[in-house]
Amino acid sequence: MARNVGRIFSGFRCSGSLPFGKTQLKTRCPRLLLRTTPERTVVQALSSIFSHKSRDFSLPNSSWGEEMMRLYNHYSSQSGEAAEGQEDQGEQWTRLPSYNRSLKYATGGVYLSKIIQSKARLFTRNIRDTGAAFEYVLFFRRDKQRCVCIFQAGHLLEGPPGHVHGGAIATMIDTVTGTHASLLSAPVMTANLNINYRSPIPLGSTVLVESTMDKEEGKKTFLSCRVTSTDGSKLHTEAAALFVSINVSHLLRG
Ligand SMILES: CCCCCCCC(=O)SCCNC(=O)CCNC(=O)[C@H](O)C(C)(C)COP(=O)(O)OP(=O)(O)OC[C@H]1O[C@@H](n2cnc3c(N)ncnc32)[C@H](O)[C@@H]1OP(=O)(O)O
Repeated sequence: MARNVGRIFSGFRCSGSLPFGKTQLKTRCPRLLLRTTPERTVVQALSSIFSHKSRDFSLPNSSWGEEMMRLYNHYSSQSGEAAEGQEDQGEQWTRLPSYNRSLKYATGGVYLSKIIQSKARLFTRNIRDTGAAFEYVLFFRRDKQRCVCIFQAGHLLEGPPGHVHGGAIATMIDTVTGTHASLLSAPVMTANLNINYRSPIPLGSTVLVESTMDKEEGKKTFLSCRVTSTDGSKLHTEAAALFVSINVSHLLRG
């Protein structure tokens, strides 16, 4: 039992789809190439762990429309790798890679059936048909404590006719704020998500989902989030989120 729990912890801490922290990666995954910032550590850890088997869903594909590509190029042109050993000042955007599954033991390990364990996939990355559902890429900027997500909503996300389902919008807000909180505070879970829907999002359109850290209080990280048109002129949705830091053992209580 103790050995199994240890393996689960190790896998969880090295996984890509749930939050984790720099210190934990350093101690548990010494083979990873660690750099000077949490987001870079996350990027490298994810790439290192998944690069041989998994597709990075945050890279462009043929379904990405003109606006999605324009914005991707815009933020990519402002991101860059610091030279080896050079201190990253955090003044650039960092693209966050995105994979559709955790490591074997990151899904709940021995407490899940083998079938569920092998079939588990990240909710937002489980549609084979590219462009049909959630197409998105996140960029993080440490000096401004901001996360920006470019989101193109596919036809399978319909709620009201011709427009995006409110649950799909909530999912993206949870994903962006959750990723942001995890970069700041190691393993976290959503405790509260308060959403105001201001104007509908047309299916197929590209929008920006932007998250800002408001404050940290002990185990709690408060963030706010806005979903807008890409030129910022139209507010679609705004939200306030609370994430609470957890011990990984929290997920093993059943
Ligand atoms: C890669 C993509 C990333 C996507 C990220 C997606 C993240 C998710 O969706 S997570 C899934 C949805 N969330 C869940 O299932 C969480 C279920 N809830 C829980 O597990 C627990 O209630 C949890 C972890 C939130 C808090 O439990 P616990 O660690 O025991 O916290 P606890 O000690 O009770 O409270 C800590 C503080 O948070 C506050 N708090 C806890 N829950 C809430 C809440 N819902 N509202 C307001 N405050 C809260 C407490 O009042 C306390 O505050 P203070 O320190 O000032 O007294």
